[in-house]
Amino acid sequence: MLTTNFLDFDFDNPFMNASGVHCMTTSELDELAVSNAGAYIMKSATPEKRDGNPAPRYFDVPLGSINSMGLPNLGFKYYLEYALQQQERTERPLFFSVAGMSVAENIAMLKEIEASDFKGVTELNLSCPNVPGKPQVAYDFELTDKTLSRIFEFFTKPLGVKLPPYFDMAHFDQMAAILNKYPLTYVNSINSIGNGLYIDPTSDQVVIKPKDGFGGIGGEYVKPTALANVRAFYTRLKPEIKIIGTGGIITGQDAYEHLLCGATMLQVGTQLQKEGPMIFDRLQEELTAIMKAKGYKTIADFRGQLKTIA
Ligand SMILES: O=C1NC(=O)NC(C(=O)O)N1
Repeated sequence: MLTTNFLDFDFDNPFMNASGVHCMTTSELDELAVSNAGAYIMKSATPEKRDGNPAPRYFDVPLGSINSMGLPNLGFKYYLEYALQQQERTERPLFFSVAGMSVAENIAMLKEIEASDFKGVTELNLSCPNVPGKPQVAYDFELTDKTLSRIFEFFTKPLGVKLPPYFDMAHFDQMAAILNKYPLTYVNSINSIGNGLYIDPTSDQVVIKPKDGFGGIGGEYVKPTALANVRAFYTRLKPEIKIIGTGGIITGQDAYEHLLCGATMLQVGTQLQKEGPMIFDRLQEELTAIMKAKGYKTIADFRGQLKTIA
């Protein structure tokens, strides 16, 4: 019912974690490996281990979450080792995520992945909004273009890009024109909406320490923006570039809407953080019920079939 073909591989279901959530350590990753997620992805790696920003740096709020983690991670080698051993142990597809602080760092990590026995998919995170002083790469169209052209001079394994939300039709057009130049496997929209601000109603105080409380927003707040970005890229990108939909997936209905916009795989961040890996069971039950009620047997029956008003 929910099997999804992506990269010539049949995933049991389209659900996976969003990078950054429940995927920093091997024990968290092992929990995802035995959950009912269709696939799973590791925390974005930088060449060396990073402590990230000072805590408090993540906060759940009624309508979502705010975070300014600052790319804390255990370093590229840690994740490469885990990925190499996992692909011998389990069929469950494991995605690598890299987030270099520069083009050179991204090139270096991707060269190591290319040279390694890693057989899975790599996600290039061009959209972390939380490293002080580092603008989100994918808001710089020239830098994004240059980065991708340098990567595809040598990288032959499956590569996707994690994008920030865009809010302007001209930006959708410009970004799609750049992305269509490259043999990308997928585009993942969206990362958190950068640099939001949440105020604790009882203390007149922000709730996270870094950047005076400014952080990436996730959860229910971001679904309309996430759906728009999924739809905008689905309608602009060449069909061989698939879309992973991320942002505001809390129920099966939210998942259904991302699929209706054209998503192939679905990533869950904030709600996974709140609910834990059992969420994948609930989302599959809810999505299956919706499909049954509408008479759909497979996701392909309705993927991308969003109706507009004539
Ligand atoms: O790409 C990212 N998006 C986020 O919202 N937070 C993390 C982080 O801060 O590490 N990275």
